[in-house]
Formats: sequence, structure tokens, C-alpha cells
Amino acid sequence: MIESRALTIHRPGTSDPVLSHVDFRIRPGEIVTVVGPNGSGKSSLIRALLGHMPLASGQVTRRAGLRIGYVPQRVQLDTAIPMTVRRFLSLPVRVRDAEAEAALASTGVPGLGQRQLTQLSGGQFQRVLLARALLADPHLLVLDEPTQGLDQPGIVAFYQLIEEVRRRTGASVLMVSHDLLVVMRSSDRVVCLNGHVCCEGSPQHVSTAPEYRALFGAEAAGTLALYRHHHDHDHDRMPALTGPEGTGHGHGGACGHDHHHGHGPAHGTAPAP
Ligand SMILES: Nc1ncnc2c1ncn2[C@@H]1O[C@H](COP(=O)(O)OP(=O)(O)OP(=O)(O)O)[C@@H](O)[C@H]1O
Repeated sequence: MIESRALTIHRPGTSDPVLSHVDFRIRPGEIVTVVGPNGSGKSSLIRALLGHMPLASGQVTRRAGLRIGYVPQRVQLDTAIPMTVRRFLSLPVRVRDAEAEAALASTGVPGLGQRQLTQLSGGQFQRVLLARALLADPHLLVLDEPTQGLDQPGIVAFYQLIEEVRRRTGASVLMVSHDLLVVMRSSDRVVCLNGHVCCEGSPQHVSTAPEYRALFGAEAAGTLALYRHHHDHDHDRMPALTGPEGTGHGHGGACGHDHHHGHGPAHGTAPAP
């Protein structure tokens, strides 16, 4: 759907790289999450993929006619100007009442149309932003830190909603997130960024990668624990789950983990490349 090759971005007006030689792609129906420390270039990658940022070199290709629903990292609300949820949903493209209400219902916040944006909780606001992005009937949803400010149950619920949206609409989902535990459970593929792609692949693969553990330390150990359980099935009979970019997890001799790791909830959900 979107692909970058050797994408390189410089800090504005300098030759100082923010991102170097990033190869990235997202396929139909995938949930891909970009993780990385603050300042590692996650938002820059998203903005470059969307064509909102100039490239120093490399290229970005978007499928012709691709409809994108975008939830940006920050939404500047002018609190001096009252705005209802309903009006907000018609910006920038006017939608009918029935469409607006259906979108709100589909993201778990029905009946909020007449509320002021400023009166919403963080979780409600994120769901309204998602509803607005869905009104574009997107092939690809792009969400930059959609769970910031949410508590742990709110984060889990939001990811469940994202998975449900993917099931219902078939849209691909590209997210930036700091919620490592939830990311590892809910993504088909994880890209770990630090100015370049440190490692990427299935959550199982990334959570055992030394580069990931070096970046996230103790937190990474928590995500590793997700994949430790005793086997309750025969690996040899599992169909090969071939991940992208050669980071597949087919459980042959070269699968690269210690085989005390089992499968998190994401296992087996990856769509065919
Ligand atoms: N408009 C800009 N002008 C100058 N530098 C910028 C600009 N936007 C981003 N940068 C710099 O580019 C680098 C990457 O920023 P970016 O926002 O992409 O990182 P991030 O991984 O999304 O960070 P965070 O997790 O804190 O949101 C940072 O060093 C940042 O200071």
C-alpha cells in the first residue's frame, strides 16, 4: 500500500539525518506498529510516508487511489472556539448526520455528537479522532501515538477497537506507539526505529532481537515474558508463518528463538504477504 526505499530525511535546513535509508512497506490488512525511543524519527517516518515531509533522498510509493485515514499525534484545539463533536466530524469534509452517528457508534462513543470537544475524556477524544479518520472509508489507517494519555485499561480497549476495525473494514493499520506490551500483543509486525530500522518482524522476532532489548532494556524484558509459555502443540505441524523481509517465523531449524517461547495472541493473525 505504501512503500519506502532508502528513505532519508534531514533536519530542516541541515544535512543532519533524522532517518537514514529506511526501507518500509505495509501490505493490505496488516497492523504494523513503529516503536522507538523519543526522537528516533517515528513521526517523521509517518509524515514522510504520507507525503507531508520532504525527503533528502530515497523514495516513497503509494498505491494509486489509496485512501488514508490519519490520526495525527497532536490536534491543536482552540479552546476559545466552541466546537461540538458533530461539527468536528464534518471537518474538513462535510458528512451527513447518519454517517457521523454511525462512525461514533462504530468506535464505541455513540450519542456524543452534541458534546463539546473540550468536555471529552482522553479516551473519548481518541475514539472521536478515530471515528473522523474512518469517515474517509480508508484503505489504510495511520495513527501516531493514539493512546497517549490513556490509562492501561483504556490502552488495551483502544487496541481491541483497532483490531475490530481491521476485522470489520479490512483496512491496514500503521501506528506509532510507546505501549510496548500492548503493541507486542496486537501487531502483526513491529518496526523498531532509532534513526534507522534497528530490527523488524513479527512481535516474537522483535521481542527477542538484541537491538530491541538494547534499546528498551527492562521494558523489553516485560514484552519477552509475553512469549514464554510451555508448548501445548507440536511446532512441526504448525503451518509456516512466513513474515516479511525474511524475518519469518516458520518454526523450522532456522527460526531463531529458543523454542521455550510460545505464541502471543498475535501469532497466526498475520495476513499473507
Ligand atoms: N520540524 C522540525 N524541525 C526540526 N527538527 C525536527 C522537526 N521535527 C522533528 N525534528 C527532529 O527530528 C527528530 C525526530 O523527531 P520525531 O518527532 O520524528 O521523533 P519521534 O520518534 O516521533 O519522537 P517522540 O517519541 O518523542 O514523539 C528529533 O530529533 C526532532 O527534534
